[in-house]
Amino acid sequence: MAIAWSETAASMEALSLSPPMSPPVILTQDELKKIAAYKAVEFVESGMVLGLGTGSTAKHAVDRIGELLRQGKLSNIVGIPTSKKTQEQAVSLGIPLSDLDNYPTIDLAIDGADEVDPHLNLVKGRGGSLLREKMVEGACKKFVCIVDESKLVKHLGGSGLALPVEIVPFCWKFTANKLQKLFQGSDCVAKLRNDGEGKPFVTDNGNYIVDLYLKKEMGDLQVASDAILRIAGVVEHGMFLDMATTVIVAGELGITIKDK
Ligand SMILES: O=C[C@H](O)[C@H](O)[C@H](O)COP(=O)(O)O
Repeated sequence: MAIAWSETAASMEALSLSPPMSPPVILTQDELKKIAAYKAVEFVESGMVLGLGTGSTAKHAVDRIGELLRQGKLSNIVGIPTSKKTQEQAVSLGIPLSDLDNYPTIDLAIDGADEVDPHLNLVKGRGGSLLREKMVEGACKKFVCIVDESKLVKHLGGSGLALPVEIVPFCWKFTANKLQKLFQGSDCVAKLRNDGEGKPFVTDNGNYIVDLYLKKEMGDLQVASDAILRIAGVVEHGMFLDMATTVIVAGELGITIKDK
């Protein structure tokens, strides 16, 4: 379902962004992320158990939920964070938190993605949060993915960007080599911390992330997924297949809502 620019303009107004006087204004990527996030939060109802996503797009959704709680427009929300970073953000906003042990079924999760294909399959995890995200979003009745239009791809892994894979630190190079051999010609590079010291990035779960750069399309995604997970040492990968129930895309021409 595409929402005309006029409705997007209304969304922009709600975000105190000046609506276009004539042709659409050029929005920054972050403004588009915010529009998609705010649209997704319209699905949130009082009393819900919410999966709180991670990343710059999901951050806007969590901020919005906190704002609506403060305004009294939402109540009795329980948040299940998908990362320590989101947990800290939610605590600062006063969003009550719990976990999957206490809430094994979640009403709604809102989270971003790195890639979205036409079948609503996703690549996630370029920020290192894929494992907890996949656990939380796999426990949801509804998973609304929020992206700006730059995330849309024809084929997962086809953007030349990485497919993140979470692996155990023990003999990680051995595991990385196994992954590389799985996909002919691919490169497998350890994700490093962004402090410039060249040390491996460590996930919230104490594992490493290797970025798998594919030289060609993966073909059958489920076959590729199963093959990756069969490698001992692999914990999880960033393909979220058949998990998103709705994808909200914010673009220069407006908002598009794609349902499964
Ligand atoms: O590990 C990170 C998560 O999967 C993010 O949801 C994903 O990378 C998208 O992040 P952003 O909204 O910042 O583009």
